[in-house]
Amino acid sequence: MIYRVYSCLTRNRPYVGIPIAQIEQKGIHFLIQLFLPGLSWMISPQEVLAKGKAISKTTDGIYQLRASGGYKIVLPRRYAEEIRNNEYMTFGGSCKKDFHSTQPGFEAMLEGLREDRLVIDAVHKLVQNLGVILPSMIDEANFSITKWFGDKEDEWRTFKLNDAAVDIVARIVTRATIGIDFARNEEWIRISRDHAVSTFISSVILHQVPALLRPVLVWIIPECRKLRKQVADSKRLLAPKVRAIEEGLRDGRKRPATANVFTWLMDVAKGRHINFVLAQMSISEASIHSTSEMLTRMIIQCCKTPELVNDLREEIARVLEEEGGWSKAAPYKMKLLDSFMREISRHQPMGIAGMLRDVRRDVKLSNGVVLPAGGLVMVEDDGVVDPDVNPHPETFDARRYLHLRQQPNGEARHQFVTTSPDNLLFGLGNNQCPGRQFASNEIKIMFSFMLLRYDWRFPPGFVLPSPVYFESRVAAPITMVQCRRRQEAKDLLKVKIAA
Ligand code: HEM
Repeated sequence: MIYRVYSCLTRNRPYVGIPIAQIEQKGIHFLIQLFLPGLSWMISPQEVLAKGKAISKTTDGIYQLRASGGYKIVLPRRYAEEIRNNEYMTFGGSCKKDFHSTQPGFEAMLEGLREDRLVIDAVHKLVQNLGVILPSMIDEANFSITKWFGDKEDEWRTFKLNDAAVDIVARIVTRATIGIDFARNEEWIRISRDHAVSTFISSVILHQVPALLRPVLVWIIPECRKLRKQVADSKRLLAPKVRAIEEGLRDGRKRPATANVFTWLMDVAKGRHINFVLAQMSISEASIHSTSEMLTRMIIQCCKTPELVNDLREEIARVLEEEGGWSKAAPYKMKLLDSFMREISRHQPMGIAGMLRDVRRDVKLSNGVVLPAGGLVMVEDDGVVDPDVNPHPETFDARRYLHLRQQPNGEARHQFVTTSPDNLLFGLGNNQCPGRQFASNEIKIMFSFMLLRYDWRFPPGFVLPSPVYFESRVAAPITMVQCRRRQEAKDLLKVKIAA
């Protein structure tokens, strides 16, 4: 009864005719679940999925579960291809619902989800400019990695890995998209790091309160207030830059020749309205934590399996030597590193399900099941553990994709940035991640610096905590590592950047 009332108030009702995967929680979790009905999906998603598979025999493997933002229909992976380009199913629509994007404070999220896809076009432009921005990305990696990990040899230093990774990524993204002044502006970097986290926390909190009260409570809840302050502070910080651009546009002055987010937005806008601040914030929001999470896992893996480190170092050093430094082709030629990255995304997937989609009008699947208009859908990301797709899926094999790339037709199919129903790290189809090539290059640059310049290990006696599940899976934020500056035979990272 209480639950029915709650469902009505929060407007979170299950879909008719689709079985619901529910887990009985006990003890303290039982009590928490009364206030947080999506708890099981947050903390034990694999159990929920196993339950879903078990109860969906009569619905061709389709079921629903209660996520923090409401009920979601889960499709088996075989439907990924069928829905990938369906024009009535959008990623943006699902984010709008998940993240309350119409409430004050969520403007950056809303900007990235605009129907006219301006920000996505700007991200494509960023990727086309990868060769141009490479030198500044490398310079920023050098600066921020030295800042965090130091330059003194023979001394082990201890860090919370996630803090360092998020900060380094935020600086490189800012350097690539705005410039050195903002990459070194501590206030801007702090906001860039924090905004995505505040957005996530605020949306989870708001989902737990009745829909009618949200427009009022959004002004009171401390995390939501933080969110609005971050937007206001970003506007204040970027105002002089934006004013100069807008005045220039009004006076018909020649557009600045610099490659940055402002010029990319102007290049792709073609009459669409540009909000420079929100567009930049939404790019930071999409890119920082996903990329830093990959970097974090890669360093953890190096601490877990140090025998891999020399081979990775050798490949990076060889490629940089052959290329005479960081050329545009260098990241592509680091194929063992690429395989290592893809294997990490397979062995420790971030999402348990991917391809989140909002259904705009009824969609009938090939099996006759109708996905109802207004519904939220996602696809199981279990190809990564399917032994028919990945033999011995429990084994971490850094060379798995290196070998597969060498098979006939394997080159394009097994790269880190390749999208496929068998690994939904970057989604699939119309809404697959447009920034993945940028992320891949950025990760390779950061990791090369970190591996060639430093040795890595867990602090003596440290026990690696299990990953944390919170709708997706992240390395435990309390993970500590130690690093020590190495003596390189030759500082390949400092050699002249080849064009
Ligand atoms: C390792 C890092 C990253 C991961 C794991 C990641 C993952 C994803 C995923 C899963 C999606 C949804 C795809 C779908 O449902 O089909 C997505 C969308 C998106 N990503 Fe990424 N991403 C990463 C880095 C980036 C970067 C660096 C940028 C920008 C520079 C970016 C910009 C976007 C945008 C704008 C979308 C929305 C696409 C749309 O609505 O059509 N991402 N990303």
